[in-house]
Formats: sequence, structure tokens, C-alpha cells
Amino acid sequence: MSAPPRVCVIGAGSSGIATAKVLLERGIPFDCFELSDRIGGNWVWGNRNGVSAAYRSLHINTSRERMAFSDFPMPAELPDFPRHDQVAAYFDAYADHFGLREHITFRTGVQHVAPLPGGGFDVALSTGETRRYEAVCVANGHHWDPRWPEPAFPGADSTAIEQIHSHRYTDESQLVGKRVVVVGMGNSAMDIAVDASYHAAATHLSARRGAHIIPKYVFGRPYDQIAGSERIPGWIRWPLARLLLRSVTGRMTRYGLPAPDHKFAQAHPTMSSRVLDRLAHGAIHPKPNIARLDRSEVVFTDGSRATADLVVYCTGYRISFPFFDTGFLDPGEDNEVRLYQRVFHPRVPGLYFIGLVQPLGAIMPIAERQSELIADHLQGTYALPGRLAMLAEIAKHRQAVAKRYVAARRHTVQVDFDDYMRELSRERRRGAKRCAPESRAAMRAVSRTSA
Ligand SMILES: NC(=O)C1=CN([C@@H]2O[C@H](COP(=O)(O)OP(=O)(O)OC[C@H]3O[C@@H](n4cnc5c(N)ncnc54)[C@H](OP(=O)(O)O)[C@@H]3O)[C@@H](O)[C@H]2O)C=CC1
Repeated sequence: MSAPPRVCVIGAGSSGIATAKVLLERGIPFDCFELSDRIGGNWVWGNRNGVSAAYRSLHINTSRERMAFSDFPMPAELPDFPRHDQVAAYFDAYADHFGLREHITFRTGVQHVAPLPGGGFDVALSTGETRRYEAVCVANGHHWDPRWPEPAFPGADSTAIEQIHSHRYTDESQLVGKRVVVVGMGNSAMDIAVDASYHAAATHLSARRGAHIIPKYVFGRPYDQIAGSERIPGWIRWPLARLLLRSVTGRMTRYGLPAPDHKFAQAHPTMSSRVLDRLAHGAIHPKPNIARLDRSEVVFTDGSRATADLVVYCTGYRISFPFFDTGFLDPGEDNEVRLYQRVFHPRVPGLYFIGLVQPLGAIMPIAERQSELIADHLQGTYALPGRLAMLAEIAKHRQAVAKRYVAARRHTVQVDFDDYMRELSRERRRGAKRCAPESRAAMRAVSRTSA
């Protein structure tokens, strides 16, 4: 067997550490580079890397049991929906338990990745050094490059109202005593509107589209533990969940919110028990989309106005790869990246992506399973299909996403957690069959040792 390829892992957030752990376990040599002085990425509030989107009140909205890595349960004494520092501490414990730290180079950014004509990559680091690798695993996250409203609302450049993106929101001191308009109906908007409802002088929640807001508990259990299983197909899971949620929350219009223009599970889930409470208490005023910004007033599309000191745009994030040349895999305005099985670049062998999905569920177990597939590929026990078959799968997936989800830039990397997890396992078996017989024997040996 030839020597395993040397691998570069970009980022030591939740996805990067999953990859590092699998590569280490498989004996595949790698270097992991992390911009910050610690692991945890987005889950580290005030991360010195300067790009974490975390805020003081952040709690994960996937339950403890559903977000944990498969072989490292979250401590039972943690709450069902842990706070950011508890999640970050869990990642620290994972890195320590599996001995990952010595393989991570901290305070070192990857500045440029150049695929080489004959295969492999030159990776330029912030230290000035360039290293050559046979494979690159991209785990730089996709919730750090703020997407502002496009185009900007009329008057945005001349108003006296302060405007920030949710990415710059760190704690409630930014809201105290202000009249605040929170824009968006995603999870950032819910959390920030709730914070504002306790600390601001007035809170308006502006939605251009309604959302089915999911409470964290349904019938006394974390909502994602009801019908959340790879064994339950989507056509059973979602109608069941729809029914349960409707019976728990009732119609969104009951809270003064717009009726969603789509069915439940046709958009990335918005989860918040607290926002429904605060709306019910009259502490948050629902509003339609912004029409324009005047000097000190926000004018909404229904003609109503609100005097405001601060607008917080919770309008999501762009997928960005600052280390690739412009034009190479540029997600562009469509925010789209075309990858086989959401992991493999169909034209550049050895270029892998981990966690570049937005699941209806947690990313950590997905990152782990994607990493197993990558490790199989690096060890020759998983083979990709031909390029045409890969492009066909990508096209089919894009069609399925377009059919299933509301057309929005935030849905381009959307996957159903359980269905995608099942698909990754199936793909692993399909890829093993595509391998030569001796590689299949190696695959069986790997399965036996990891069982
Ligand atoms: N507690 C947790 O675990 C948290 C998790 N997150 C996660 O982070 C990710 C990012 O979430 P978030 O920051 O909320 O971003 P999202 O992309 O999920 O949501 C963006 C929201 O802004 C709206 N929007 C976008 N552009 C405009 C515009 N020009 N005018 C008006 N509205 C606009 C979108 O509407 P439309 O639907 O029409 O596009 C959508 O409601 C998600 O995966 C989320 O689940 C975020 C916060 C907390």
C-alpha cells in the first residue's frame, strides 16, 4: 500500500476537529490550521479570530443528544440546549480526549490554496510559509461573512439610524434604552429580538416572509427528539412534525406574525420558545418588511412607521473561501457551491469540504460522517464515481433543493439531517463497491476495527 497522502485541514471549529479526529484515528498525516488561539470557531463568544457570530445569550437550538459526536456524548448534567460556552467547552474536551491539540497550529491562517496542475495543493500560511499537501479539507465555516440586505433599503446611506449586522451583535449592552428594529425571521433575529425585548426601549421585528416558529420543547421533550431518526423517512417525519407543532403553537398569525408562504420544513427552521412568549406579552411588535429608512424613522411596507435608534440586520451569511483565487469555486451572488454529495469537488481531486451544509439539525455528527467518507477516499477504500455521474448527482440535488425549499440564498446548502446522514452511509457503501476488490477487503477491515 502506498504512503497515505498528507492533508491540510483548514479550521478547528466543530467541523475541523471532527475531521482532525478521524484522520488521526486512521493514521492519515495532517496539519490543521486555525486562525484563533483556540478551537471552537463560531461557538466561542468573543473569539479572537474576530469572526465568531456568537453573542452572550446564545444557546444551541439542537438538543444535547442530537448535536453530540457519535463517540463522545455531551455531559448529562448539561441542559438540553447548552449555552455557547458549554458547547465550546465540550469541543475543548473532545480535542483533549482524542489528543487533537498537538496537530493544530493556532494563530495561523490559511491565506491561499493553489491547486497544482499535476495534483496536490500549495497552501500559503499567514506565517509566510508555503507548504505542499496532497489533499485539503476545507472546514472554514459558513456563518461568519455577513450578508447585508441586497440591495440596501432606500435611505440606508442617509439615515441617522445606526445600522449593524447581527454578526456584530455581542451582548445586550448594545440595545439598552434604544428603539430597535430587528430584521429577519431566522434564529439570529429571534434571539436578538428577545434580548431587545428585555433591554431596549422598544422592539420591532420586521419580516419579509413568515416563518413556522418551532418551540424548543414539544410535549415535554426537545422537539428534535420527536421523530428525529435516520430510520424514519422524511415523508413520515415531516407531516407528523407539522401536525404536532400546529397543535402546540397554533397559527403564527395568532402572534401578529405574517402567515408563512410555505409549509413547515420547506425553510431552514426558526426555533424559539421565548419569542412567542415575548410577542404574546406585547414586548415585541411584529412588522412587515422595511420600505425605507427616513432620518430617524423606519417606514414599513404597510405604511406604518417606527422611530428607531438602531436597526439590526439579521439577514444571514455568505459562503466565502477567502483563500481561493477569485473565480475558483466562487459561491457568488447565488451563494451556491456545487459539490458531489456536498463534500467532493467534482473537478479537483483531493479537495474536500466539511460542514458546508445547513442541516435541519446539528452539523457535528454530519461533519463526523463526512470525515469518515473523506478518510475512506484518502485510504482508497471509497471510490468516487466518474465525473459525469458526479455532475448528474449535483444537478439532481439542486433540483431537489429547488423543489423542496423556499427559493432563498440561505437554502442553497440545506439538507435534512436524518436523510443526509442516511445518504452518507449509503454512499460509503456504494463507494466501497466501486473500489477494487483488495480495497474492499481493506474497507471491511476498517469497518471491523471501527465497530
Ligand atoms: N441558537 C442557535 O443555534 C442559532 C443558530 N443560528 C444559525 O446560524 C445560521 C444563520 O442564521 P441567521 O443569522 O438567522 O440567518 P438566516 O440566513 O437563517 O436568516 C436570514 C433571515 O433574514 C431574512 N432576510 C435576508 N435578506 C433580507 C432582506 N434583504 N430583507 C429582509 N429580510 C431579509 C431572511 O428571509 P428569507 O427567508 O425571505 O430569505 C431570513 O428570515 C442558521 O443556520 C441558524 O440556524 C443562528 C442564531 C442562533
